Amino acid sequence: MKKILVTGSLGQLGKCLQDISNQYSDFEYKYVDIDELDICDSKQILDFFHDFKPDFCINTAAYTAVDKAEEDTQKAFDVNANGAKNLAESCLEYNTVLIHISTDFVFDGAKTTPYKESDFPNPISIYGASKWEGEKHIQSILPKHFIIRTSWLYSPYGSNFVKTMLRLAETRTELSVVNDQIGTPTNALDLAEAIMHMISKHILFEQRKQGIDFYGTYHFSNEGYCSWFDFAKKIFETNNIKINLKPIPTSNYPTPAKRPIYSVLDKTKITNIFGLEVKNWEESLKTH
Ligand SMILES: NC(=O)C1=CN([C@@H]2O[C@H](COP(=O)(O)OP(=O)(O)OC[C@H]3O[C@@H](n4cnc5c(N)ncnc54)[C@H](OP(=O)(O)O)[C@@H]3O)[C@@H](O)[C@H]2O)C=CC1
Ligand SMILES: Cc1cn([C@H]2C[C@H](O)[C@@H](COP(=O)(O)OP(=O)(O)O[C@H]3O[C@@H](C)C(=O)[C@@H](O)[C@H]3O)O2)c(=O)[nH]c1=O
Repeated sequence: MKKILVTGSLGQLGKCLQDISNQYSDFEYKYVDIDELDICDSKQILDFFHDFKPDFCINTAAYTAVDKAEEDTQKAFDVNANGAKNLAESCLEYNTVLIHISTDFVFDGAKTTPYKESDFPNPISIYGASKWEGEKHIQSILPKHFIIRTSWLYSPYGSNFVKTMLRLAETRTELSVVNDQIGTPTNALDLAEAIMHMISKHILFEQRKQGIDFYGTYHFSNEGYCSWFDFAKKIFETNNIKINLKPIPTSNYPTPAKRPIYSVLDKTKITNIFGLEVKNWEESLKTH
């Protein structure tokens, strides 16, 4: 039975992977968060790999506080860059395939058409820069990797924009949300399913000795695009919440971190190679 290690397992994506694991019961899973496996601790990772010897490691562990990262730079780089490096080194030693999650925030947002995997990152925030650094470490250390960039993740777990909007609506009658940053919301459950689909396909590819051609970087989000304002509007509609929602420009909502003005991801590569069907973001929000 193939073994899967999931790091950062108490986060949004880690929890969603646990939620669907019964649909993929022909794997042995180990879910660990920082208290059991700190990805910043290379010795701890090596010991862990020595004992468990995973076939696949899904790294969902990350420092995801985008604004806080601007002053907590060291910590963001420790987790997002060095943590990824440590995992890649252990994966190399134990012949483990690393599935690492990255972000649309590696891009600067200067494009006006969906970002392809071949577009060169140019992060404009510490969080984005630390994630890009992590990607580069993995690319240089470990041939057997999948880096999956995703965007605007939400789920019933952890902290995310959907939960923030619902929480704010409990105490406010009016909210202002930026309408000039364009991207795509992604249901973390859809991403979890895409990852498990990729792992299953990978095993098939390997059996046919086609595995090595498919490693590399992929983009995955839900289909379509919207602004954060459109997203908020849909969240309130879906939950039957009446609130006075105002569209505002980014200049009226100053934040410590800069965010890309446009970060829609092109999913052609992942859909062609892995035969994935991607749900529209509005459709997926309804089933949230
Ligand atoms: N959230 C989003 O909107 C997006 C996320 N991504 C990427 O997707 C991935 C999953 O994100 P998401 O599930 O939202 O992340 P979360 O922040 O929900 O979860 C990350 C988990 O990693 C844990 N963690 C932090 N530091 C370490 C460490 N040193 N060792 C082990 N575990 C650690 C966190 O613990 P604690 O909470 O205690 O810090 C948390 O449980 C990340 O790589 C993220 O960068 C990409 C695009 C969008
Ligand atoms: C709460 C709030 C936010 N905003 C704006 C601020 C920001 O530009 C945008 C999104 O806000 P948030 O801070 O909730 O989301 P943010 O943390 O920027 O989300 C990002 O997280 C990281 C981890 C990623 O990888 C990205 O893909 C993306 O999901 O909405 C408003 O305009 N009004 C509001 O009331």
